[in-house]
Amino acid sequence: MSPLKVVFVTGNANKLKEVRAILAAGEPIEVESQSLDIPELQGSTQEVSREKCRMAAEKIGGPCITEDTALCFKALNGLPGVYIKWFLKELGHEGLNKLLVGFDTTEATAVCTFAYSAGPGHEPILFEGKTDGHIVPARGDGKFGWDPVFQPLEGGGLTYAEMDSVAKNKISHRFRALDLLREYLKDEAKGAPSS
Ligand SMILES: O=P(O)(O)OP(=O)(O)OP(=O)(O)OC[C@H]1O[C@@H](n2cnc3c(O)ncnc32)[C@H](O)[C@@H]1O
Ligand SMILES: [Mg+2]
Repeated sequence: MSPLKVVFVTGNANKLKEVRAILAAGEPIEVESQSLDIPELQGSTQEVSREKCRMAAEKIGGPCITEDTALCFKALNGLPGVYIKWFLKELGHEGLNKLLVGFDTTEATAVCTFAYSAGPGHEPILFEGKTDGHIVPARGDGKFGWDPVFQPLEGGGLTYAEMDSVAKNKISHRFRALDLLREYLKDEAKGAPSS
């Protein structure tokens, strides 16, 4: 049987690298990529994800997956959430920590939402993964976004940036969401008529 394939539409090379690594393990799923920056509307993680995937499927004219990552601070009732990209860009790691000065909790949840559309006109289906942790002063290499300031509860006291990629990919928000997507794609493939 030929391996399952998906087209991942993202402008983020680090996401693509993690997705490829996670989906290569177990029953492998091949990931083709289209590097397009799809506009993101404002709204809940679900609304942003659905609309982005709809637009991506229209743009490439076929089935695809997209992904949205949110970082939700408990003290701020879930903000910055899906707007973390812009907060990180303007405030940096130190500024993200400063946002929490004066609050009594540094708890935060990393939320990953994958959306799959079977093609233009098909309603996207969402797969969500969450990892709980704390916002801490930056530690570790700063190659990927807010990794240095997020210390997951299950990381043995390390930030995402201090963990090696194998360790991060075992407990990450992205891994958890991809686990659900993988099951869905496998079931779909079983149900599909053989070509
Ligand atoms: O094209 P897309 O897939 O949208 O890629 P993006 O970089 O715009 O990504 P998002 O819109 O989902 O914004 C999420 C922000 O969080 C960052 N990010 C995403 N996943 C991360 C992770 O696992 N660790 C650290 N930072 C992450 C990412 O670099 C962005 O700044
Ligand atoms: Mg984006």
